[in-house]
Amino acid sequence: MADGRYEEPEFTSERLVTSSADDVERAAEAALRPKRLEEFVGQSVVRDQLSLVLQAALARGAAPDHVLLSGPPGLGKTTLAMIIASELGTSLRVTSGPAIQHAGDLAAVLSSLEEGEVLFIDEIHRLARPAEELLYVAMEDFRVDVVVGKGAGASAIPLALPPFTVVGATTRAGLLPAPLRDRFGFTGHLDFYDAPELERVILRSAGLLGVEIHHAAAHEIAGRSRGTPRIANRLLRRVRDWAQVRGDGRLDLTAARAALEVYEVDPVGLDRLDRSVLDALCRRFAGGPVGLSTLAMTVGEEPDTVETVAEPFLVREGFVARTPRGRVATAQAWSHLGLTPPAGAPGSLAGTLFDDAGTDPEGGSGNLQGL
Ligand SMILES: Nc1ncnc2c1ncn2[C@@H]1O[C@H](COP(=O)(O)OP(=O)(O)OP(=O)(O)O)[C@@H](O)[C@H]1O
Repeated sequence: MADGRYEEPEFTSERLVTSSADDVERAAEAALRPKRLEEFVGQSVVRDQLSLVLQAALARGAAPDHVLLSGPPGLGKTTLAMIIASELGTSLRVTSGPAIQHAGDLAAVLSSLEEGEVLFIDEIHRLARPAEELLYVAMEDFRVDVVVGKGAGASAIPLALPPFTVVGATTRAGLLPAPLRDRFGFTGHLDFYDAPELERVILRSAGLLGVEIHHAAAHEIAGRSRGTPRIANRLLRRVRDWAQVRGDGRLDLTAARAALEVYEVDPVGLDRLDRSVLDALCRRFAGGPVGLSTLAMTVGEEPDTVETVAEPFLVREGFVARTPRGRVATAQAWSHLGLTPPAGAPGSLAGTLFDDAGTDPEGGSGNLQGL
């Protein structure tokens, strides 16, 4: 840009509203991470409970119990792990389930820990079984058994570890084996954020990015962020780009709306893929039910993409219901697209009623996967 204000956008994710992040995005996020518990927005129950755990440990002068953090991506698990270490005045060592291929890799990490350090294991549900077993012992007895030699002559030499704290993060707490889950003295579950909380995240981040933002713009971005701070921060950066390049640098409501229109994120946070799934369901299949593979073929995507990328949010927000006979559009989907469902369609008043579990009370039972 002639005035030199425009920086190359750092956007690399394929979808603006995905809740996961790649390495480039994580680097951009680093500057926005809260460093202390009091800066961490929302999640008041977990924050309060964690604050007690940490204060008690500090008062005792001992390492706190191991902490398990569960919840969907982008809600702040890594951020909380970093905060735990900084509140304890110690350092954080970071690894992840997929990065530990062999038990020996974990033994090497554990045996290099210093007293009181925090070991963050992201995606802990993806640890290989032998590493998991080694971790039980290390968490419970602060010991690793180092195996020396091979075959019949192999022997295990116990190595004492200094006290430390494991912070495990998982998007799938249900996949953790009970013996591992039981070794965490505190488990915090992170939930999606409400719009006022996301607004606070956005106002805070704008301050850190050194940009002025109107409350109305923060409110608009919050409403499109799918309950996820990571998405809120990403949308904020895109609105900032728009304001710099096409606007007058101000992040007001006009800039927020115009930017998010360019990026095809609609007022409730649906993007092009989400809307094309709804559109196909309503216009092509009269609201369904329709099988996953037919639906995916219609929108030109793989069934797996529709099932794992678009569907979770559409189901969570009540646009789509999964039934034993396939996917159906709800009344909310029709109204979001500005359409009227034909009489008898699932989303119409006279259409099939669904119980709370989203199952058709008159339909058969069955495995919903792959429908
Ligand atoms: N409560 C919060 N207050 C302010 N910012 C937050 C909060 N939670 C998350 N963020 C911001 O959102 C981004 C993503 O958070 P984080 O990396 O901690 O998520 P995560 O749950 O660990 O995701 P993943 O499972 O993908 O690693 C970070 O930039 C972080 O600063």
